[in-house]
Amino acid sequence: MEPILKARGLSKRYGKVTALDNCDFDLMPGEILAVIGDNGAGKSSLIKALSGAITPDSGEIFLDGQQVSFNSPIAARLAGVETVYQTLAMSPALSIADNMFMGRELRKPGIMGSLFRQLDRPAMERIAREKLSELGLMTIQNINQAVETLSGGQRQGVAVARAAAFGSKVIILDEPTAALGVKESRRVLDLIQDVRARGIPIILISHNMPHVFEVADRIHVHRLGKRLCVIDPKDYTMSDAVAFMTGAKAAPGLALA
Ligand SMILES: Nc1ncnc2c1ncn2[C@@H]1O[C@H](COP(=O)(O)OP(=O)(O)OP(=O)(O)O)[C@@H](O)[C@H]1O
Repeated sequence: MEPILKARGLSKRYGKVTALDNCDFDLMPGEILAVIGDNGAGKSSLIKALSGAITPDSGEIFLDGQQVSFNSPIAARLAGVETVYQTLAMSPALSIADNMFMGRELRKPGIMGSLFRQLDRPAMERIAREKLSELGLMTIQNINQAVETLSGGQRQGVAVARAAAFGSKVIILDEPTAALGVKESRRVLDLIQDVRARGIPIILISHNMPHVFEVADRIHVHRLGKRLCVIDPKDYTMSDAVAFMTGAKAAPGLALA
């Protein structure tokens, strides 16, 4: 099986700091791949490079076997690589439906073809309701509710549902449970697994080892800007993973640096 998203030799420097150092990356179809690493290891730089938020100094990225070079997050999104950042990029005063369709609004046919085309609210509301319902998020009753009235977990749910709703090939989740309580984290972890069950592979950046070990199929351990190793969570303990990422223990197949 070929990776759906692959990178070879990604490097990125900020002045004297090397954020990515000849880093390789592989995401297989239908998997949840967690990326773990100590603070400053380069995890954010990796996902920013994969999602067009930064341009790597060197290296190559392939989506579905085709080499790509995203010059913006919008370009990556249009190609099917969606990123849900911790900040969620939503407009709190707008409704759930409006937020789900932000930048992809549906319009009714207008006067003289495309002139004065009004938003097709009923269609947007219906589709938003369907998408949330498909992912088991119908505890959110009112699609016209402002996002600011939702809990943190519900907001995260809407952001993930939005990412999953529009033919994404890959979803990148940046610390999706960091700001959530136990119950809300539970719902978001279930949602992540529902998204995988729908065939969409996920890259999960998280410092939360129990969450990573619960949902990840494989774990990419990142250290000093590089992919150190990729492990199967069934074969290692959380303490092993932390020891690899901090350098306290040699990673499989590698001598201690
Ligand atoms: N815009 C920037 N300008 C200068 N240095 C940067 C910039 N972005 C990242 N860095 C540096 O690059 C290195 C890798 O940072 P990055 O944010 O990718 O790591 P991280 O693994 O995501 O860390 P954390 O877990 O703390 O978020 C760090 O030393 C960081 O200070």
